[in-house]
Amino acid sequence: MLDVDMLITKVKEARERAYAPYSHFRVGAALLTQSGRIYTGCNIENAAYGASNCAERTAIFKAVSEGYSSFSAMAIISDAEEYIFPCGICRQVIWEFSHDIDIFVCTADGRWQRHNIKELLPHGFQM
Ligand SMILES: O=c1ccn([C@H]2C[C@H](O)[C@@H](CO)O2)c(=O)[nH]1
Repeated sequence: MLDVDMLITKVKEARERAYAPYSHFRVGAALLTQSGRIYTGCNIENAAYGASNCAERTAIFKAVSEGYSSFSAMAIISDAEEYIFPCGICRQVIWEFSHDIDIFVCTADGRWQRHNIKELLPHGFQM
């Protein structure tokens, strides 16, 4: 079910759609649902900086709003040569929907590493 190459193709496409006129830091995310669909997301910035949204949350909110809330993997990429890891808020949002999702962090030149949300967010908050 998990096709890492496909996820990485999709995450690169998503990065192209980033709206980042303020930071000029483009981010893409590609989210694999347990049913095999891929939802993509990009960062969407705003002149009121706090209204900006990260790529990861864009992908998750798209999927959940379409009725898909069980996930098995997410890929994240930017234009940087370093691996990009999700911010703290995105980790908590990921955790809300999956306590066992693999996160493929990518570099702009195509390297990737697999991590798990359990490792990136130990003791995530839940009520
Ligand atoms: O994991 C991350 C980290 C940052 N950003 C975005 C937010 C902002 O638009 C830009 C610079 O922080 O990158 C993401 O989309 N995902």
